[in-house]
Amino acid sequence: WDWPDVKLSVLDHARWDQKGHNGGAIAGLVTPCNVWLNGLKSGRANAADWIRTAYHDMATHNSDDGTGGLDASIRFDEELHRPENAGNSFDLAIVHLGSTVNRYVSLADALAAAMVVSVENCAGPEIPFRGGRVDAPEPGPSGVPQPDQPLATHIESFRKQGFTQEEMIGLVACGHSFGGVQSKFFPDVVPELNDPNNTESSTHFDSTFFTFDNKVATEYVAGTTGNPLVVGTNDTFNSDKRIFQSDANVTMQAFAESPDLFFSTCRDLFTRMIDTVPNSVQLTEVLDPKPFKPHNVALNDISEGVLQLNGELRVWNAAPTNVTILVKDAAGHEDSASTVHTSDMVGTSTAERYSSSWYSFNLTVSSAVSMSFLIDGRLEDQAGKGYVVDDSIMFSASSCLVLDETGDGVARYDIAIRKDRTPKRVSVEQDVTDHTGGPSVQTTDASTTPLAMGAYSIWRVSDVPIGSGATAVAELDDGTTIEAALNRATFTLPHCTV
Ligand code: HEM
Repeated sequence: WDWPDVKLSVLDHARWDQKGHNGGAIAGLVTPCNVWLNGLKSGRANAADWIRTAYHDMATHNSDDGTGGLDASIRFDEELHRPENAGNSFDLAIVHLGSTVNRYVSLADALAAAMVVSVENCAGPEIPFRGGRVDAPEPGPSGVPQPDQPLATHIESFRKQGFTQEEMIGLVACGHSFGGVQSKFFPDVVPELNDPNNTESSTHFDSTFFTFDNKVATEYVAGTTGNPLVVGTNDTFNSDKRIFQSDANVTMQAFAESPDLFFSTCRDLFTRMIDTVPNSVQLTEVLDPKPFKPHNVALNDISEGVLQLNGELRVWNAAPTNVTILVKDAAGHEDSASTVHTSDMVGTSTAERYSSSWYSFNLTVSSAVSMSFLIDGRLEDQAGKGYVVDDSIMFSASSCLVLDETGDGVARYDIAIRKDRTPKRVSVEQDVTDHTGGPSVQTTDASTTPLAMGAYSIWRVSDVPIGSGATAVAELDDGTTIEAALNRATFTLPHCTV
């Protein structure tokens, strides 16, 4: 894909910008791997919660008619409170992932990204990530397997989800490499532990319950397993035992003998699991990290005829010494400026297997059509296409906050639209989450008469709620829509003086 595809750019950010400069919210919540809420001694882990949540949400897929799958239908109370979704992993996951969700990253995409990051940050394989999942408008059907069901029911559940019996064994073993069963939600299966280092009384599936490895198989095969769904005293609940031995232990034996096989099988099954979506949903290509990617690029109209272009360039897995930005204007002239990189402008991803270096730029131009970069003397221009910028719509530097003495107030955005465009509606859109935790967009319209200013008209949008970032959008007379490149956060605005 080519920048500035906004959706893929934001999805790439959610997937790859994990820690350090511009890091998102996901990786920090699974680092270290035994962190749960704010503590390390609960016996639980956000990572395990998130993996379980992705599975339970996906488990309502029906491969016979192509409906359901990883579609965040678990956010609806009716589905969330079914006995098959016992426990509180799911509501916690939805709360934790709220800040990752926006119009480009559905809650279902966030659940998938959280699963990917949890697995790889806790010693597991790197799972290819696609975006584009669509959040369901209503709860899905029931169908998540429960531990007291017979083997035949489980085989049928997994078939419906799109997995063979052998794949069922694999997926359960891969998932149950993490976490355990809690007494609070499954008192018939496991006891209260009264252990200050395991305050949630979780009886774990293997001895390395916060690390991805094949111990779930080696301990099972060696007969030393403490997995409560294998060696539980009430055999009715021993679903892992029935599943693992359903092919005479052939799959578990192979996993125990080969950590590599376990690793690659789990990578493939986890990939298929998160890519299980309704037939109507088209996932994006696999999002590999872009070697060079502009980020948070903004044009601001600062005064008549003067535009300010600022943003950052992410360089993946390299740290060049000199990065220069070149900006082409409407007349074909090129301006250049050096970028700033300091030692704190670095990040890491995928359990530190990758690094990122960031270079910030800020220059004034009279118009801007595209950017390119000189990286230690080598031209990077997206294979000749340039990094295209749209200077027909942007925020004006006169955007500001109207606050009262108590600090409460609203934002006032001024949107500059180049005069050769004729908008029929100008508005500010903000990403919010609705009562179910799903993404939603809140729109505030501009006044209908713009103020003229040089080459641009200024459309004023008053009374915008202070909160999440805002995007400026204009619907044009010809039916097309233009959008300012950046989500401009309300809190970065200056106070209004007039
Ligand atoms: C027949 C299929 C399955 C059954 C009956 C089953 C059952 C259970 C039960 C009873 C728990 C305890 C939950 C709690 O105490 O909160 C659990 C936890 C868990 N399950 Fe499964 N499971 C199945 C398949 C899977 C699959 C396919 C995955 C993922 C690929 C998965 C991932 C997890 C994880 C990560 C936990 C730990 C949660 C935590 O520690 O908070 N399970 N499972």
